[in-house]
Amino acid sequence: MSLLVLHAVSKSYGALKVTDDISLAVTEGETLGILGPNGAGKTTLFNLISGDARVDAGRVEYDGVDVTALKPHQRCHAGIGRSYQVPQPFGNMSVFENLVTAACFGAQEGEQEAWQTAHEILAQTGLMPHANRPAGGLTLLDRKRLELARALATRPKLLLLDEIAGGLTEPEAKQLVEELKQIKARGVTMIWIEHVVHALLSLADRLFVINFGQKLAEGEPRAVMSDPEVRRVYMGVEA
Ligand SMILES: Nc1ncnc2c1ncn2[C@@H]1O[C@H](COP(=O)(O)OP(=O)(O)OP(=O)(O)O)[C@@H](O)[C@H]1O
Repeated sequence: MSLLVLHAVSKSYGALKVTDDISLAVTEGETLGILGPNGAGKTTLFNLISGDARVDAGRVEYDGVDVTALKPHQRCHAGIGRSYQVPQPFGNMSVFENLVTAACFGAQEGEQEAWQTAHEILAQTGLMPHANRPAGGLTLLDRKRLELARALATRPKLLLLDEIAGGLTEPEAKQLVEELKQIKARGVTMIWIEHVVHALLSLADRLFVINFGQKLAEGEPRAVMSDPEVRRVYMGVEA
C-alpha cells in the first residue's frame, strides 16, 4: 500500500517552475532515494510533502488522506517527520531538551513519555554521551545525528532525510548508513535526498531523479544509475 502519493504537484517561485508536474508514490516500508543536480528542486519537493511550502497545483496524499491543505505541524502530527539540509536545532537547549521538545510537540507525547522517547533515541543515535551538552556546540557529525534524532523523536511513519550524509567522512557516513538501516528495519518509510551516492545506494530500494523540477528517471537503483541520460545530467558523463 502507498503511504505517500504525489499527484502532479507543481510549484513556482516567480517565473521559475521549481517543481513541474511531479507524480510519485512511495510504498509503506520502502526507502526511496532522490537524486538530482544542485538546484533541481529536491528540497522544494520535501517542502511540498512536509507542508513547509504549498503546492500551486496537484495534491499530496498521505496514509490515504489528502493533506494538501494541512500545515507542517499537522502533517508532523500525522507522522511525516523530516530533517533539514542545514541542521536546525535549538542551539541553546541541550541535546536531550531538543529531543523532548520534538517528542512533545511533534509526537504530542506527555512529559514522561517524551522523556522516555528522548532516552531511547539518544541510545539509538549514539548521542547519549552528549545528552546534556548545548546543541549549538556539537560537531558536524553530531549535529547531523541530532537532526536525525529530532526527526525520529516526532515518531514518523514517513521520514524525509535531506542530505544527512553531506560533509561526513567516509567512516562517519558508513556509521550513519548503519543507523538508517536499523530505522528501516523497524518499518519506517524513508525518502532520502543525498549526493553521497554510494551511501544512498546501500539503502535505497528505488531511485527518483529530478532535473529542472521534472522527473528524469525512476526505478531500480542500478538501472537508474546506468541510464545514459542520468549519467549525462547528474554525473556529467557524455552518453
Ligand atoms: N523560497 C524560495 N524562493 C525563491 N526561490 C526558491 C525558494 N526555494 C527554492 N528556490 C529556488 O528553487 C530552485 C530549487 O531549489 P531546491 O533547494 O529545491 O533545489 P535542490 O535540488 O534541493 O538543490 P541542492 O542540491 O543544491 O540542495 C533553486 O533555484 C532555488 O534557488
